[in-house]
Amino acid sequence: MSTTLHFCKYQGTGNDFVMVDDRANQFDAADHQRVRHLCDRRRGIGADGLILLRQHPEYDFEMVYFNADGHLGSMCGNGGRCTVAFARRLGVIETDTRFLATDGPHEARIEADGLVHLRMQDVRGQQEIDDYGVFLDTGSPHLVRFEPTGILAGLDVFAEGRALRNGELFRQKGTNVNFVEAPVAPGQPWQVRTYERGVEDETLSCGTGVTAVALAASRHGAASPVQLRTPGGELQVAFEAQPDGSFTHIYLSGPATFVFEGEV
Ligand SMILES: N[C@@H](CCC[C@H](N)C(=O)O)C(=O)O
Repeated sequence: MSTTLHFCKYQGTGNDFVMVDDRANQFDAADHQRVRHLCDRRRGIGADGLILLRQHPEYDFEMVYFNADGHLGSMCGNGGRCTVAFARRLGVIETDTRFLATDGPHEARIEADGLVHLRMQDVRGQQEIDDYGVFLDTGSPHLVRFEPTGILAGLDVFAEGRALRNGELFRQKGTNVNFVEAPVAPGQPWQVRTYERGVEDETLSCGTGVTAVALAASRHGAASPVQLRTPGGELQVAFEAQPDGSFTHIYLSGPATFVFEGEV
């Protein structure tokens, strides 16, 4: 029998999360069915994922991320930004923080206007895969596909993303799939739509996804900082490209918004 759960709902450029203050370590992380139910948009609260904020002896907090399918997920960039805002609301941090996530330590800063700058883990490189696109891991696995100008808005991201995510190449571990359109004029943003593993649908944005897109776009003329537009809003990714093909000093910046709090 589950106890009453107090939660906060947050969203980062439309990627939305149930946030739980689990500093008392009470939430059963093995209860996949409960996480799935809480994320269900008809029978539960509704979200792309659920995030536990837990105590950690060496960091300000630990972030534990679950995809909407109820299973532990890999790093969530938008969720990381929302967790920083949640930690600020709880009084766990002031403005600067160093926290632990599933892919290791992250530094972040939250501005007075709520904008969050999240440092991502370094990325070793990227792999061009004929007929598929570019594959890289920014804390979560991402396939990046550069599409011709003008087709992104009409693309069936659900069908095309699902086919690639479950196809022969990625079936075993899955991948997130990002469909990208380059800017049509200088100063315009790169446009991105993402099919997300573990949500198994298009989300309004994906933080590790736009990070992967910005790094892959650096081979198509994109210079740091890269502005990216998703159906859920605009994000910025700054980075340093190293001579060996790796990327360091990667920062994902964007809003993280409190939506409501409640009990269930
Ligand atoms: N929405 C997240 C990505 C969360 C993990 C992803 N669904 C996966 O399973 O790889 C983000 O903002 O990065």
